[in-house]
Amino acid sequence: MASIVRVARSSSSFFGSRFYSTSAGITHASPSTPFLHGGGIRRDVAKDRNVQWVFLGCPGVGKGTYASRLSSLLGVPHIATGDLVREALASSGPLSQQLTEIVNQGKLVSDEIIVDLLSKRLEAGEAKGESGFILDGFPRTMRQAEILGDVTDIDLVVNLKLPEEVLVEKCLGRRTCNQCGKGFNIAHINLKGENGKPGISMDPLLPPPQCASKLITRADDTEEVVKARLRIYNETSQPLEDYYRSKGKLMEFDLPGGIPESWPRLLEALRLDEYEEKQSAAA
Ligand SMILES: Nc1ncnc2c1ncn2[C@@H]1O[C@H](COP(=O)(O)OP(=O)(O)O)[C@@H](O)[C@H]1O
Repeated sequence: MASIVRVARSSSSFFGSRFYSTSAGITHASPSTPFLHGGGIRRDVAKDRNVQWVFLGCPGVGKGTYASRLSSLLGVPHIATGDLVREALASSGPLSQQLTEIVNQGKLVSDEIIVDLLSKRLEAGEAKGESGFILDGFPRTMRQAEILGDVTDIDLVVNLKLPEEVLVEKCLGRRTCNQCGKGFNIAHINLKGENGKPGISMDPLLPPPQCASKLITRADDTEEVVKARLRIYNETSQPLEDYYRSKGKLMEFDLPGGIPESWPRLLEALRLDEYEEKQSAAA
């Protein structure tokens, strides 16, 4: 599989020498590539590389969960800029101090810092032979989308959606095992349908006994900070959605419930259901 960044270096001022543009021409996908069939979405990608997808969606919607599952299925890295920020926070140094205040207020990190963190991550992946990516949490601003568009081709942008009431509860219920790194959610969601909108129920995703005593909560998952993050997300997301919609790359997906209901429907929407069945049978 060709590398993500097989190709001519771009002189983008932010990505500098670490992020490159693809020189591969856009061609029709091979018919054996299941997620490239049908739909109104532009799904033709350069033949010689893996998928380059973006996941958009409010804090708490489950971008990380679904992006991570798809990355395992498709064999591409799941790159969450929130994780890159948390790694930078955990390291000692001036960047960590600078980021702590921003993140703890639910604000966005500057485009320059985030692009620098992402380009370093992509470069490290390239050195390990990674190909393709599913980006989660990037781009968050039009500037980031433009930089990304200048340096590489995005095949598909999946916009996950849930009602706002559910998002706050889901963020407050998020837990991570500090040993194995797996994510769980202790929230019981039961939103009644009204005004023609269907109700949503989600069972908690509880940890196995070995993780139960090692759960940690993200410092920015407090009610006040979650609400600030949602407000900032809502203010910045519309132009991004419009931008990708105008390019024919946006796939809107209303999550019907928790993982058991949503995962098969998402695979169907991505035309990946048969592919997943074959992969599971082969495993
Ligand atoms: N693309 C980005 N641009 C600016 N800041 C970002 C970006 N991605 C992550 N961050 C920072 O990291 C924090 C955590 O991000 P993330 O884990 O994606 O959380 P969530 O989507 O739940 O708000 C954000 O609140 C923001 O401060």
